[in-house]
Amino acid sequence: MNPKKESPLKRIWGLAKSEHKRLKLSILLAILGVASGFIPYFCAGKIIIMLLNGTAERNNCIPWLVLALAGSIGKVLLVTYSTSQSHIATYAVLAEVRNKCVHKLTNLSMGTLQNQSLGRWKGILVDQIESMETTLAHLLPEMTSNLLAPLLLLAVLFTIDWKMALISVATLPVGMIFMMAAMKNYPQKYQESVQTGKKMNDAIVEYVNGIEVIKAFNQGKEAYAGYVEAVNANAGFYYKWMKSAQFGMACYRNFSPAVLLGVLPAGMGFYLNGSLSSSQFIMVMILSMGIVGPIIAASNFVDSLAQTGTIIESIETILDAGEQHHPKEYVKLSGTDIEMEHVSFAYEEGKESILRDVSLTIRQGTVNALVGPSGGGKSTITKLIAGFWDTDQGMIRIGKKDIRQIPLAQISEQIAYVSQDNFLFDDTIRENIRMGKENATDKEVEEVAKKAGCDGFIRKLEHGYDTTTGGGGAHLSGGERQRIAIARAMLKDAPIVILDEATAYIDPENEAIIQKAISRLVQGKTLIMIAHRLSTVIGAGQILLVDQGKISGTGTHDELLKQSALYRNMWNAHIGAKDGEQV
Ligand SMILES: Nc1ncnc2c1ncn2[C@@H]1O[C@H](COP(=O)(O)OP(=O)(O)OP(=O)(O)O)[C@@H](O)[C@H]1O
Repeated sequence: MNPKKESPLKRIWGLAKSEHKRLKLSILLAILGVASGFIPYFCAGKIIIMLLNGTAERNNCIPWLVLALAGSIGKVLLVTYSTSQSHIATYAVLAEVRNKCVHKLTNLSMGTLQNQSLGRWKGILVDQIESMETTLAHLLPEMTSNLLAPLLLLAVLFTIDWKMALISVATLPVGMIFMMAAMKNYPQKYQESVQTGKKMNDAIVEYVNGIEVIKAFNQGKEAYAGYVEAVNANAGFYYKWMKSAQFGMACYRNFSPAVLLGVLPAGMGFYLNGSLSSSQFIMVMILSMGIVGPIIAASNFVDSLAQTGTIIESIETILDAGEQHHPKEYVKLSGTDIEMEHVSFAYEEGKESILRDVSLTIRQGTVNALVGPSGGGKSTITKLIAGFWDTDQGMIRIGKKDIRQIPLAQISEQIAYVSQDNFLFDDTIRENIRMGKENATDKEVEEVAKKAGCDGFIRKLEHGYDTTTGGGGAHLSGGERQRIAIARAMLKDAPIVILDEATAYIDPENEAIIQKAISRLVQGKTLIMIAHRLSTVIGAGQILLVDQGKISGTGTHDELLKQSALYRNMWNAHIGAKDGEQV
């Protein structure tokens, strides 16, 4: 929400700071354009008066005709130039706002990012920002000019006859009353429309994301029903809203431009009692017809102005969202020991803690394994160490420094994180690996791929290293994606390596290759690995048993077998010695 409660126009103006000069020029040109559009009306009035006076001769009329033509051409040129300037400014501003939002996203905690659906992020960053185009490019110059220029015309009317000037705009307030009735509850209604639109967005994103599961379980109709429901709800909402506003809007559109309703009888009356000359009457009639058009055009923007208010509010929820408070200046770390002291953590404020009073120490250069029942909090521990979230209570230190004092970029440089979800960007394999080290040469990329055991399969692909991976790496097998993720982590060459279930979904043949890749990746590093299959962690220097958000045991495999009943059960279940019982 926007705590400052500034008007939408002021807020748009604030966002467009870098293009103020160009936008001001565009507004000025637009005002001149609309004013220029009044000239033909004025000339027509003059010619009609001459016709009635009997003074209309070729020489008298030609200057007015030329002036009328110049006014019309001037309007076209000025408005065209104004529009081109406003569009140049608008696209620069939209790019800036998008860049600001995307930059901001990288500084938000994972909590803020994950607490919103993918549909909502897409809705704001793509659709809503795009829809600001109308407001910035058209509303600012056109609305301003369409409001200001009629004031000029009104001033001219006042110089002719002040009573007639007032009467010429008398139908406007009547029309406005109808419009206000139609627009009653507009902000609330628009908010509701955003909500139903968002639900529709979410439904389609979820449907597309889950398409594999939907097909596998033959859930097409059921899953599709959710989307259809959201689409119908959206259409139904608009239908009801438009139906309730239609009468008021129709009255407004018909009443407001009917200036002659007042001007004709009043003008006739004043003419008959001698207080208005025939030439004044003619001029007032003609000029008054020019006033209302621009005002109606300006009022058509009220709708998009209100919409923009809501859009800006959404954008501000991103730009004003709380960032993780880490300094920007790099600090000196002594080694890469990791210490957690009495750490408690909940993913959402006020919700039950996932970690409760966790303390642990991981020494530099050692191999450490986190094991324990599913949902116990192993991944949560590694995510806190990687700085994806900030702790609620307690402290985490890396290299003897509280991680809240370490810049996020520096934490990221210290840690290579290979997660369960080895996300690959829709780019070439080469670039996906190069993400580990921005300035790595092609040779370095290929060498690291060899070490990670992926050079062989990459070269067999049609375009080798230049093969694109498809959104999310969909064109590669799970094992291939994993090896590329390991190559990426190897290239990063960070002193701490976190492997979150890195060998989880791999077949035995691939597992041997991946284990080899991993052992190269972790050579000389501080390693924290999460594994369900205890056989992969037997050799670890320290095994931490995580259960229900606590560390329930620490030691080597042999020590834990002696100390911990839970670990013994897990081990027995693993080797299948205890009736195949799962823990
Ligand atoms: N982003 C999140 N928001 C809310 N709750 C979460 C989030 N991520 C995990 N959790 C919850 O935190 C708890 C611990 O999850 P975590 O992934 O740390 O466990 P784990 O021991 O790694 O489990 P597994 O072995 O199954 O991967 C679970 O109850 C999980 O549902």
